[in-house]
Amino acid sequence: MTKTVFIDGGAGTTGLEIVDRLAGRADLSILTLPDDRRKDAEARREAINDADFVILCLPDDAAREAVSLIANDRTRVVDASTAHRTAEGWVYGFAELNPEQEERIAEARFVSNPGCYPTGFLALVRPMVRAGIIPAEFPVTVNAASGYSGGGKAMIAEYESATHRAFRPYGLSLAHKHAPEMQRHSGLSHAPIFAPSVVDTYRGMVVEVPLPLYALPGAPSLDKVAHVLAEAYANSRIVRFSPDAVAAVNIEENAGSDRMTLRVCGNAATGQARLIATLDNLGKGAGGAAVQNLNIMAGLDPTAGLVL
Ligand SMILES: NC(=O)C1=CN([C@@H]2O[C@H](COP(=O)(O)OP(=O)(O)OC[C@H]3O[C@@H](n4cnc5c(N)ncnc54)[C@H](OP(=O)(O)O)[C@@H]3O)[C@@H](O)[C@H]2O)C=CC1
Ligand SMILES: CC(=O)N[C@@H](CCC(=O)OP(=O)(O)O)C(=O)O
Repeated sequence: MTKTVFIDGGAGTTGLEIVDRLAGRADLSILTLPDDRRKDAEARREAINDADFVILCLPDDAAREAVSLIANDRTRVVDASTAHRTAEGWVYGFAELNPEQEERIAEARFVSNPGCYPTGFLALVRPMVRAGIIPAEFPVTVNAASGYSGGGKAMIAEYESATHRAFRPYGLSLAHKHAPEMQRHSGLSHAPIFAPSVVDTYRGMVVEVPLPLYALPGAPSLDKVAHVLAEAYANSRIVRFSPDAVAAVNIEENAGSDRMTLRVCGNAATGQARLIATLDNLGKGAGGAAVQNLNIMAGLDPTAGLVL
């Protein structure tokens, strides 16, 4: 029987991306609320309890409230918000994180989509920690730039008004909401120093982890680090390791797609590396990941509906 899906927050930035990816799918049927009832708690309660799957594209508090409206033991949830990414009882919805993660997602009732920046960070760092190249105690830094759609409707309105801000570092008090999930799911003992910025482009992001290889146990070579990443994602159609040498990386590289590209750059002579991920904050960073998780939970082709 066709499974039903309700997208709570379907009129928001992330919600609309998911609606687009699910449009025309014959293997799923989408429940929608009329525009004047999309924030009505009773209408949402009914849709949430009617659906086989609910995708939450809401602010954190509204996502917690939506979960509290579930009054059955059947509805399964993908939450795109930050509310449940380190919560008990929730499976972290990053299928490429560990070899067993896709299976855990397939069996889960409650799946939390990763944050957009953590998606890039964890893709680069988790295989390094797993392979023992980065010790859990190592002090890690992550620098990143995001398109302004990462801030949802409010930031889009701000950037599309007269205000023009080319490059804006933020999160300066080092208490960004993504730091806890970066620590938890990387296996590091400390949260990384996370230096995000927002730039004047709509979508896309660059996430970079600078690594002093000479300071790591055994001083691994650039080639060794590249090999670990290439192996980790050898079977993925979504996360791709690129061995090609590049002089620069464009934030738009994967904008408009659900792909993520990983690179290991640097200077072999000085033993310094720059691990770089490019992705779309609204693609693999949000909507694409939500649809991938839904596909996995529903036992469908994980890449169905994705832009690859
Ligand atoms: N933008 C991004 O790149 C990413 C976003 N996310 C997460 O996805 C979630 C949604 O973000 P985003 O799409 O950017 O945000 P938006 O502000 O663009 O959209 C949020 C939507 O939720 C609706 N909404 C708010 N409160 C309620 C409620 N109580 N009941 C029903 N609907 C409600 C809003 O309604 P209205 O239209 O009336 O304002 C809006 O349509 C957030 O948790 C965010 O952290 C995750 C990864 C990346
Ligand atoms: C540019 C910008 O403001 N980005 C947002 C992160 C995007 C987002 O909504 O984060 P989640 O993935 O946790 O939902 C921020 O830094 O808070």
